[in-house]
Amino acid sequence: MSFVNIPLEHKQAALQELSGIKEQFAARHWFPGTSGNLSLRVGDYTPENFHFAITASGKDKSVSTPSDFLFVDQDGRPCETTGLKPSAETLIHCEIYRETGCGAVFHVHTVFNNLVSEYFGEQGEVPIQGLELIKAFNIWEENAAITIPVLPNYAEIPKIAELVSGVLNQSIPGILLRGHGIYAWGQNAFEAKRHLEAFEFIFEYIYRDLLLRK
Ligand SMILES: CSC[C@@H](O)[C@@H](O)C(=O)COP(=O)(O)O
Ligand SMILES: [Zn+2]
Repeated sequence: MSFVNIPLEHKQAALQELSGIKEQFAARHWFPGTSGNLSLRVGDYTPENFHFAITASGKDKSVSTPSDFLFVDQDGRPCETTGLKPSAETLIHCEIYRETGCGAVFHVHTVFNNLVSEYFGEQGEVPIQGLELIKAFNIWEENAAITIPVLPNYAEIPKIAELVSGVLNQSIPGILLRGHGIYAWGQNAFEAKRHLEAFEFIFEYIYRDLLLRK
């Protein structure tokens, strides 16, 4: 275990922000059956040596308790004395932080992201064109066409984590896991939340659009 002294005020600020977001997402029923995980980078550390707060594994994310989060290092190892286990999917967060230098990573399972990831699973990407909401990703070009990558949902998380760098597109702040959920990220919690909300809007739109065309 690699212990570090993250300044208390940084830890408290991170926990307060993450708890607030967890509550908001829970109110939208975005954590069914203990699914989902959230993380937020803490402090002003180098890209090679960073730490982040992450949800503890297997918790009911619709309630708030003192043991909801713990702090881990860039390899996902707890960096403080704790009986808590980091999210089973911590390695995916590590990989996204490493690849993008982002400040927050949010993962949720929803019916719409599961349906869309399955529908486009073989194709390996979800195509989108002409939707206003991609401006939430800072894409301003008129009628822009983008794709959201879809990775297979292997049982071994390291196997998924090692595929992240191969599909990650620096201008699209999200990756779907097939039949599982979405990972969305941003420079900070505000941006990651904006991205996640835009993705979820887009997935619901795609689902309803496919139904309408049948
Ligand atoms: C209980 S189903 C969801 C889990 O298998 C997993 O995908 C998930 O998102 C939550 O895992 P966790 O270890 O609590 O972060
Ligand atoms: Zn998950």
